Formats: sequence, structure tokens, C-alpha cells
Amino acid sequence: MNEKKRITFIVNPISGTHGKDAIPDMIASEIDAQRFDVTIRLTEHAGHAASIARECADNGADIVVAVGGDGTVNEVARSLTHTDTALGIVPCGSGNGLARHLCLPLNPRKALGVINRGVVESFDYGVINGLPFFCTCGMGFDAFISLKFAEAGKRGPLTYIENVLKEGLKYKPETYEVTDDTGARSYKAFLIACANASQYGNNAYIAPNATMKDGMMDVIIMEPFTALEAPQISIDLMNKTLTNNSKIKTFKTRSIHIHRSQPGAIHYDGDPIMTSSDVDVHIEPAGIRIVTNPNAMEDPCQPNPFLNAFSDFFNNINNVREDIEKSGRRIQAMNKLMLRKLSKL
Ligand SMILES: Nc1ncnc2c1ncn2[C@@H]1O[C@H](COP(=O)(O)OP(=O)(O)OP(=O)(O)O)[C@@H](O)[C@H]1O
Repeated sequence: MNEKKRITFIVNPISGTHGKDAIPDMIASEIDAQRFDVTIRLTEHAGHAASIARECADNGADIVVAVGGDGTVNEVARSLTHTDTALGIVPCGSGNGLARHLCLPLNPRKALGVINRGVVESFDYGVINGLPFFCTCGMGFDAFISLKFAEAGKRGPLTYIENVLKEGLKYKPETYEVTDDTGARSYKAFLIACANASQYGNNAYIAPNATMKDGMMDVIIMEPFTALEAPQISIDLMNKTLTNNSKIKTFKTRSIHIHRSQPGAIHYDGDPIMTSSDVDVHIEPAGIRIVTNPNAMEDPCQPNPFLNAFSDFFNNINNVREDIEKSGRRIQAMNKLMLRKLSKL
């Protein structure tokens, strides 16, 4: 008979909004005791999931499952990189960005069903100034919005995102010098995000074309926008059409160096931290093994026709508004010219 696979569930009792009391019984009823040797551990403080997972990997566990949100997933996953131990996810957070990107069921019982099938694949992960991330990392306004978007599910995403973006208008854009293998460029931007997976969580798609299988990250540079442009950006974020937005510059790369005028905050999977003015980000191809949903490996990029219509609508409004502003400026310039000529008469 085959040896049983060793699997440890690491449960963060404070993640998300639901209690975790039912989880042990659910694990007992969903995970096949004939094939798996199950251990359940509860975290007692921040960082605890990372140390339990490291211990499991050192002891040659087959699977370590993060039962929590993206913070718990990050802690467990960073201890399993470049090991044979696979990461499992039972999404219990508020944003669940990685679980959504990988099309894992958000219902804990169904997520346990996926783990029970035990299909494992290798995926890329990223590193920002030495800190591993699995979904997104970034700087500028990005640290703020990634945090806010993780909470969006509780409040109705579209209007919430629009309000968060408008709040962001208080942020001063910064100048970033960005260097990749094609050379150096300078951008005045609200935020720079580097995405391994497509979304921040709650289906807010900062990088709709990102895949965790290409050995590349998607870099997203958001240029300064106005309050009138915020509704379109929020629709594009939800509709996987952000790359069509005129305020967005995006490209793929393996590694990048970003220089800003002073030290500041960055975030990795939504966790903010202060760092120096120089930031290095790179991708580690196929560096983490993850238990996947055999019915759908990654979220396919399919915009919603209804939101598409809204996106076009706001695009047109913005074009008309820009035309009006341009003709307004032309008329003002003509007026000035006329007044100057008249004053010389
Ligand atoms: N027992 C604990 N007490 C306090 N903090 C903990 C404990 N266990 C884990 N943590 C910390 O709780 C933080 C939040 O957890 P997590 O991100 O999983 O949930 P969430 O914030 O609800 O979900 P999401 O990130 O998807 O919004 C993590 O950064 C983790 O370090």
C-alpha cells in the first residue's frame, strides 16, 4: 500500500469575518483519512504561520494548507518556496486575491474538496527587496489601494473602488526612474504595481493579463488622473480592461529596478513596509508548488459585456470632455490674442 501523504492545515483564527470553529470538523469530513495524515495547527500571532510552515517543509510534509486570507497565504507560501512541499489554500480572508486568480473555490468545503484531489502544479512568485510576494507588490498609492480593495467585498465593489480612487487624488504623484532590460525611463505616476497574479483581491484586476506561468511580472504604471476619470478606472479594474485605459502604462519583464527621490512605503501582497529609495523586483519562475483546481488552473481574461459598455461610455465621456477642454483652451487663447491686438489699436 502507498504511504499516506502528510498534510498540515494552518488556521489563522482572526482572518476574514467568519469564525473558524467549524473548520476542524469540515477537514475531518472532506479529507480522505485513507490517503492523508492530517495535522491542524492554529496561529497564535503574526509570523507564526511562516514558522509552522518552515518546520513542516523541513520535516518533508507533502502539503501545507493556509486557512486564512492573503496575509496567511503569503506567510505559509514564503516558507515553501523552492521546496517539494506544496501550498494548499482554503480562502477565509476578505480579499482572497491568490485563490481567486487560481480559480479555487471560495467556499471552504469545496476548497477542501480540491485539496483532497491533490493535483499540484508549479507557479512563479515574485520578490521585492528580498520579500516574497505571490499576488502583487507595489509602491506609491498602490500600498493604500491594495489594502482598501481587500476590504471592498464588504461594501459593494464599484462605488467603493471609485471612492477609494477619489480619496487617492490627495496623494501627490511621484517621479520614478524605472530600469528594465530594455533601458531606463522616467515616469510621473500615482502608483507602480508589479503583478505576478492578476488581481488585488475581490476581483479588482490591476493586471488582467498576468499569468503565474510565464516567468514574467506585469508592471502597471498609473499616471495622475482627475476625479472625473475615477469612475472609468474603477470600471476598468473590475472589468479586466485596465490595460485599455489611457492613464495606464503596462509592460512585462523578468526584473526591474525602480528609483524614487526618497525612501517610502512599499507593499507585498497588501502588507505595507518602509524601504529605501531603491527598489528591486524580480520573478522566480516556477518557484512554488501549489495545489490547483483541476477544472480551472488560472482565471481566464474575459471582460463582462455589461461593464464593457460602461467602460466605453466613460471613455467617450472623457474624450468629449477633453475635446471641450481643448476647444475651451483654444477659444481662450484666441480671446487673449484678440485682446492683445485690440489693445495695440
Ligand atoms: N493569532 C493571530 N493573532 C493576530 N494576528 C494574526 C494571528 N495569526 C495570524 N495573524 C496575522 O493576521 C494577519 C491578517 O490575516 P489574513 O491576511 O490572513 O486575513 P485578512 O486580512 O482577513 O484577509 P485578506 O488579506 O485576504 O484581506 C496576517 O498578516 C497574519 O500575520
